[in-house]
Amino acid sequence: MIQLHDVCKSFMQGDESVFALRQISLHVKRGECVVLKGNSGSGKSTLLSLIAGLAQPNSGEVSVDGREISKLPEPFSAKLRRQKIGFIFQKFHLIPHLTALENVITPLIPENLALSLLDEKAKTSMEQCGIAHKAQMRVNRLSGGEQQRVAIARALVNNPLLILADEPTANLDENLSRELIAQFERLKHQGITQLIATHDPLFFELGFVDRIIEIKNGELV
Ligand SMILES: Nc1ncnc2c1ncn2[C@@H]1O[C@H](COP(=O)(O)OP(=O)(O)OP(=O)(O)O)[C@@H](O)[C@H]1O
Repeated sequence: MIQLHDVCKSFMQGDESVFALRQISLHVKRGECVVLKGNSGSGKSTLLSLIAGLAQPNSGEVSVDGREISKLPEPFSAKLRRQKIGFIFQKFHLIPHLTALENVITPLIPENLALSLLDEKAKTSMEQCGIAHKAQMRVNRLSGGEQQRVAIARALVNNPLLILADEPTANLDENLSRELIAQFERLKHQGITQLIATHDPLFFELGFVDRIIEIKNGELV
């Protein structure tokens, strides 16, 4: 499902070019649940953004479901992302003045579906995430845990084959973190491939996680 070959990514910091990722090669099989652990600044978010096609590597190849997302022009990588990938961000990235339902609908808008179908898909996803009862609330009125559930419902609304999660428990207390982990377990049983970047020790001893890989200073160890 995910294939990276010799991927390097650097950023300009002032006059200096700094490597965030060095020669990363990685294969995640369909249906696998992989935890990517690493300290702050080790390169986790950069790696996820390359897999999602939100950034391009300086060298190397990144493929998702057999397509080289790193070489696709933006409209095509956006389409691949919309159709196959659900991204759960550390800081939710919800649109504050929209309702929970409207936020969940946003990834479906380019699909040109009938309004009733948009509504139905969003409500189904919200029910799965236990947040349907807050559908009409503006998200800036919701608690952190509720916002996270809206963000997950949005990530799942297009039935993605692949979930990428970036520090998904960073803004949750332990109970909500455990609820979220139960959600990842359900997704694993549904055969959805997951790559979860985290330094939260709650993820390091879970029975349904197939593999834990570690990144240090931009290198897999
Ligand atoms: N847009 C950018 N411009 C310059 N440097 C960047 C940029 N994005 C990331 N970096 C650098 O790349 C390195 C890896 O950052 P990244 O955000 O991938 O780490 P991380 O493991 O996700 O950290 P955290 O857990 O704190 O989110 C860091 O040194 C960071 O400063």
